[in-house]
Amino acid sequence: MFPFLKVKPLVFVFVIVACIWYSDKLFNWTSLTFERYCENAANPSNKELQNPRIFFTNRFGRWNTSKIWAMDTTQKVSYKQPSVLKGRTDIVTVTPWLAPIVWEGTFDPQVIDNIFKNLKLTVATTVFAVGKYVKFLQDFFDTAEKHFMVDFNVHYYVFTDRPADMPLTNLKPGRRLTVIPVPTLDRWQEISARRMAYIRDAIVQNISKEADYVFCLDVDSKFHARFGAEALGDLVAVIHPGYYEKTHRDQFPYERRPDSTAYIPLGQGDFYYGGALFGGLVGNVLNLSTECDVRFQEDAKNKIEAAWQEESHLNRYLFLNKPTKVLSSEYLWQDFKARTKEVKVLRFSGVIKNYGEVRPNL
Ligand SMILES: CC(=O)N[C@H]1[C@@H](OP(=O)(O)OP(=O)(O)OC[C@H]2O[C@@H](n3ccc(=O)[nH]c3=O)[C@H](O)[C@@H]2O)O[C@H](CO)[C@H](O)[C@@H]1O
Ligand SMILES: [Mn+2]
Repeated sequence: MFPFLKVKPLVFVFVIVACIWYSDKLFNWTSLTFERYCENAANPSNKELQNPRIFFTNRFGRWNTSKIWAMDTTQKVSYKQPSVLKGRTDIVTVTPWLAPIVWEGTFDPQVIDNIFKNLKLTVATTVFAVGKYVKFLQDFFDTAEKHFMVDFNVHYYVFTDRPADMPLTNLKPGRRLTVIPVPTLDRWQEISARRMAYIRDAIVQNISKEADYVFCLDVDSKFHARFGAEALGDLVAVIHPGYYEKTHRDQFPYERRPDSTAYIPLGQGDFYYGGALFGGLVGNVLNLSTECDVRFQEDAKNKIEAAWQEESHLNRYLFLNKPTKVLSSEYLWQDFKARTKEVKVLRFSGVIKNYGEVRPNL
């Protein structure tokens, strides 16, 4: 009698767990929302485009934000006391919708690392090297291994038409690289813009199954200093270094023709975001890349190409779907541009390139 009572609850729990596990195997219910979206991705309705969905995969932990801010109490960490009165005053550190703008001096790397490093997050990183752009891979990887998401699991996805010309890269433990073959195209504009479709497909096929966050980066670039977990956020965009000093939004190179689906009218817009870097939770980047590609295709049908290709579509998307974290121009500089006094640390920068030499067309 006594031992039977003790065993019964255990059997009960076991049966429940087995039922959940088996029903998931049968019906795949933990990824149902995600699957349903993918079916419609090729032809989403307007309603679907205007109401972005939250995705679930079968890794529930991703959405548990309370976990994100937990300190790792197994490690002693002493750091400067935070203040609500004293901080940098030469720059703006928050958007009007209360997203942080990340500058040197607005975060403490020690605190950030203590919070994020025990979460065992995986950050997928996409980079395209089509045609002669393969030559940028060596410096990109050498510097990324020194500065980009150090001590995190990083899975690089390299999209290239020249896998044989890829440099041999020594990756640190916890870091992996997958090559995805893509066709050669004869217009740089198209290579740049089609990235959105390849990013979408890679998220559906691979990234969603293994990563928490994804960053999409330009290859003609180098890392120069820490680019770490302070850059992680639900939806992350970067201020284009060419336009943050111009304060009037009417001077931003948004797409201004109403015929394009990337259109932003004069008098509207927040910032001008760079196409060379965006990221966030995998589901959010899936939404972003899907919508930007749908709009790029719609424009193509109407024989119109937005002023700055996918960068224009990205800017429209981010005007309507506000980023939850904005990276300052420290996170996207251009080597030809003289340093400004606000940028105390240069973290990621586009190299000077000979356009005639590397691009298939001018
Ligand atoms: C600093 C910045 O925000 N740069 C953006 C800007 O010009 P960029 O001059 O930075 O564009 P780009 O020539 O670097 O092209 C963008 C990316 O496409 C890939 N690529 C391009 C051409 C090619 O032949 N092979 C190849 O692999 C490569 O990964 C490259 O980094 O505008 C582009 C769209 O018009 C993109 O939005 C870029 O991200
Ligand atoms: Mn570039």
